[in-house]
Amino acid sequence: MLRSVLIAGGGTAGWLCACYLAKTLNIRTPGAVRIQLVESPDIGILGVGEGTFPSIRGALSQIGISEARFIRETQATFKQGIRFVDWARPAGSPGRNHYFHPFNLPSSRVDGLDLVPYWLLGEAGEGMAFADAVTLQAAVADAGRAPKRRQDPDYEGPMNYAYHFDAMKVAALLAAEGRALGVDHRLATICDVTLDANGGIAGVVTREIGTLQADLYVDCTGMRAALIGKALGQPLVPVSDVLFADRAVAIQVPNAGPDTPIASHTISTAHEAGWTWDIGLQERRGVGYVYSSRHTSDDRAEAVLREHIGPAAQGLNARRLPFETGYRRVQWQHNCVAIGLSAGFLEPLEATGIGLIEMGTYLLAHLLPMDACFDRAAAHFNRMMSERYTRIVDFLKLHYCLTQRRDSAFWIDNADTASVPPSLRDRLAEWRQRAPHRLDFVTDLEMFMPASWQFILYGMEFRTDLRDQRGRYPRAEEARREFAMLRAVSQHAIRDLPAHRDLVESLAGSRTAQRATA
Ligand SMILES: Cc1cc2nc3c(=O)[nH]c(=O)nc-3n(C[C@H](O)[C@H](O)[C@H](O)COP(=O)(O)OP(=O)(O)OC[C@H]3O[C@@H](n4cnc5c(N)ncnc54)[C@H](O)[C@@H]3O)c2cc1C
Repeated sequence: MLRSVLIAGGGTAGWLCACYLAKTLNIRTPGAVRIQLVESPDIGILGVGEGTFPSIRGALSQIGISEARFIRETQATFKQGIRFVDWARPAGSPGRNHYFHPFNLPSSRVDGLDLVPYWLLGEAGEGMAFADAVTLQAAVADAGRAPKRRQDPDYEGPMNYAYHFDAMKVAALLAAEGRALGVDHRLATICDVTLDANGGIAGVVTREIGTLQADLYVDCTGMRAALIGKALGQPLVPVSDVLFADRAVAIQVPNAGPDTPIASHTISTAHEAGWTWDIGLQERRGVGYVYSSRHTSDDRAEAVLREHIGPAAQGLNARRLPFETGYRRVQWQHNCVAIGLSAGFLEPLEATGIGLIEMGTYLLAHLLPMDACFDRAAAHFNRMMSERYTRIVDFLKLHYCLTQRRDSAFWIDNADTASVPPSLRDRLAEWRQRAPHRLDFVTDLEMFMPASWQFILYGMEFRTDLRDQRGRYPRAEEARREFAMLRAVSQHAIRDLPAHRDLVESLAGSRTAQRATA
């Protein structure tokens, strides 16, 4: 019988997993599974990770945290997608300099009408960007509007959305919630791990409180991977031949004033050896440069970041963060399962870190064998998680390999087909003649739905040539009407939705609540 779970690590992974398991296993009932979380008082949490994926709403709602509390206690703002700047061509070149990856799917209001081929055939109008043509969300985000109104229920709204937040505050909120749900929180540093006769974990030895034992161990010790890596020897499979970035440098920039508008999307700007994120929170922005140490130096990277931020960066500290890009193919071995950075990390371009934590936690909760015979569940878990990582690698590479930039070795190397996984190369060859389709994907294994692939492909100006197939698409008139309708409806949406800052302040209770209640 499964009687006890020990979670090692108190970062976002540890506490999200603890809260979710506490809730789904209902640990307050007599005879229920006991959950302990042990966290080192000396080793801090990483504390970056400010952008999320819409699935976070489901996780928070399942844990039972109200949306207003979440916004109030974590400095959170709303995220409607990512604006990519200078990815297709270098800054200042003629042509469009940005595109948008929204969370909304392309409109499917007209029965059975797929707008994508009609956009490819030019029916949305000359020069109309893909995301502007097929959803309202790009226009709503560009206009600085929120994705929902004050009166919409928690975690629901007319636009799909996620959040930006202060990662330290999120870990603190989840820790408070976890303790309230009945998780036994221990402060101690694991200095050794003992193994049983089968090669599973027999116990974790701590410096402060002796040995702790459980039926199942969840390794959330971050990049240290103290259990799955160090004790059980599962290797991290590197993907640095595909995704080159291995470092970041970050600066927190205070907002200029209390009325400074807050973007409701992440801004990702390409630079000579990587890209910057720019994330607006309630009182500050988080800005960071993710780069490849094979293509630039740490000092040069910091200089690029400071130049990008401008005078506001003067006198502010920069934090340097090295990381290894890769994942473990075996994330659950015997009675030890890894969740979070201990399982793997892919650069934060599409904010997949916390989404993968949610997925690992969700899978664990639903596969958990109550007879404590873990091998079948472990095999299932490993298959699903490593497939997911593989597909995310392809999706992230898609952002890079379609670039027309040849202004630095970083971009030249990224566009080199030798660095593109064969699985992605094959897909791109097919998509020259037809748009990506739902049937190209096993959606249960994907973090990114077919629409996301379309937003990146066509944002990066990939050409799917349907000109010789025009006869297969006879509904051009209907499609043109729908494109016009979407443009009109987006103007209504901009009028109906509150300004992003107003909604955030109203939910956080920080200032003039009535401004956002319209
Ligand atoms: C530059 C960068 C940007 C990122 N941006 C994003 C983003 O925008 N969106 C996103 O979703 N993700 C992002 N991530 C990933 C995100 O930061 C992580 O997924 C998230 O912070 C989870 O970390 P964690 O809980 O696995 O590990 P950590 O935060 O490192 O926590 C590890 C925990 O383990 C404990 N611990 C370690 N060793 C021991 C030991 N021996 N004994 C006891 N306890 C121990 C520590 O005390 C700590 O509590 C980013 C990562 C990087 C590097």
